[in-house]
This record gives sequence, structure tokens and C-alpha cells, in this order.
Amino acid sequence: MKIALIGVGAIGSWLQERLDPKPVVVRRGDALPMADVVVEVAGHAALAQYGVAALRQGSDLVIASIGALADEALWVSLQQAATRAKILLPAGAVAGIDALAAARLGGLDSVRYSSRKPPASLSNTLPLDRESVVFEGNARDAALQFLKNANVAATIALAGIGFEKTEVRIIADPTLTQNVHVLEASGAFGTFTMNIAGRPLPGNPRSSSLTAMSLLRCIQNRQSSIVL
Ligand SMILES: NC(=O)C1=CN([C@@H]2O[C@H](COP(=O)(O)OP(=O)(O)OC[C@H]3O[C@@H](n4cnc5c(N)ncnc54)[C@H](OP(=O)(O)O)[C@@H]3O)[C@@H](O)[C@H]2O)C=CC1
Ligand SMILES: O=C([O-])CC(=O)C(=O)O
Repeated sequence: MKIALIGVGAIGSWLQERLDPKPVVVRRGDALPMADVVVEVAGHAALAQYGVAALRQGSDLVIASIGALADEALWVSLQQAATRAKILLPAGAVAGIDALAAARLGGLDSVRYSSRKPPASLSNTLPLDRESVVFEGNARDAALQFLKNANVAATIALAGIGFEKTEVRIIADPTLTQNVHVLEASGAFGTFTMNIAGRPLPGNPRSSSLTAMSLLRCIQNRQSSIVL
């Protein structure tokens, strides 16, 4: 299996060390190589630049920057390009996506998500002496306003009841050293609450280490005869 890795920042370098076979790395300005799987870990602009081309050439596309899919035109163009290949959306930094996506099939009533991060992970200008709500609204607006901090909101929206109906709060909390995500859902299945405190990657305080692990699992699942 040939893997192309777009971006070698905090998540990309973690993956590069562990992927087997070793990936071909795509840096800014590089042409996209032919590959069985293209893994985007480079940001919204890189997904817009390479995503459609990857799918059109027949490469499965693993997306980390899921917040970019709040841009309806980009999301539609990726889906239209996926005729010979798959778009793979890993759960990333959050837990419970399997339950949420299953619950959707029986009918969901409400989905609420809150993200709490140390202020410096959100912005350099937030108060350091008290918590502050930096966003309250739906998942589409969260993803469009917080390009580097609302991938989880977008993943939850896509797995559950969509960008418009998913209620999101983003809170800066100076007492934290980890990224805390709380997901609450109710529907025909019952109710669940998921709470995860994710240790950030050393290279990027915004990105939880579980994201890199989740992407590795997604790529390994594609190779494996057992998918869990
Ligand atoms: N789905 C999820 O749950 C999560 C998703 N994410 C998302 O994953 C993505 C990667 O995160 P992370 O590794 O922490 O980010 P980093 O900023 O640490 O790394 C991004 C890397 O991509 C490179 N890059 C940017 N644009 C391009 C391009 N056009 N072509 C090739 N390389 C490019 C950057 O290079 P340079 O240094 O030159 O800018 C940098 O090395 C982000 O979009 C982030 O928001 C993060 C956490 C959770
Ligand atoms: O949602 C995001 O973009 C990233 C995030 O909170 C995390 O990695 O914990």
C-alpha cells in the first residue's frame, strides 16, 4: 500500500514515525503523488488544494481537517469526486463517534458538544484569570469561525444531526492543561454523555494526541481484514 502524507506538523510527524509502509510526504508546493491512500493533516487550505484531485485519481482520502467540511461547496465537490475512492473521516480527538453515528440510524433528538481548552490554545488575547465562553452557536458557525479548534464539532455534526442542529460551546479555561470535550446526545436509543480529557501533542497545544492515534487506526483498518 502506498501512502501519501500531506503535512508533517504535530500530527503528521507522529504518523510519519509509526506508519508502515513509510509514507511519501507532500510538502507545500509539491505535486500530489499517486497513492492508495492520501492522508491530509495540513489544514483547511491544503484539503481544498489536494482533496478533489486525490479522490479523482482513485486514492482514498483520510481527512484530519474535518472542520473544512462546514464549507458546503467543498464538501459537495469532495463527495462528487469520490466515485472510485472513499472519503474516510476518523473520529479524531473525540470519543463516542461510533455510538453517535449508530444512534443517528434510529433517530436523534438533540446533540450538544462543549470544548474546553487552555486559553493559549484558542487565542493569545483571552483572560488568564477566569474562564470565558468564546463561542456559543451551531457547529457550522463554530467550524467556519474556529478553523483550528472546531474539527471535533464538525465530526460530531457529520456523525449526528448535522451542522445546523448540533449545539456547540467553546470555552477557554485557564485551570486546564488538557483539551476537554463533552458530548451529550439523546434519541430513540436513550441518552449518553461522553467526557474526554485529551493530552495535547507536544508540537501543537490545540491538537489532542488521540487525533494522531485515531488517524493511524483509520489507516491500519483500511489494510486489515478485521475492522474494529
Ligand atoms: N479531526 C480532529 O479531531 C482534529 C483535527 N485537527 C486538524 O488536523 C490538522 C493538522 O493538525 P496539526 O498537525 O496539529 O497542525 P500543525 O500546524 O502542527 O501542522 C500542519 C502542517 O501542515 C503543513 N501544511 C500546511 N499547508 C500545507 C500544504 N498546502 N501542503 C503541505 N503541507 C502543508 C504545515 O506546514 P507549515 O509549517 O509550512 O505551515 C505544518 O507542517 C489541522 O487542520 C488541525 O486543525 C487537529 C486536532 C483534532
Ligand atoms: O476540535 C479540534 O479542532 C481539535 C481539538 O479540539 C483537539 O484536538 O482536542
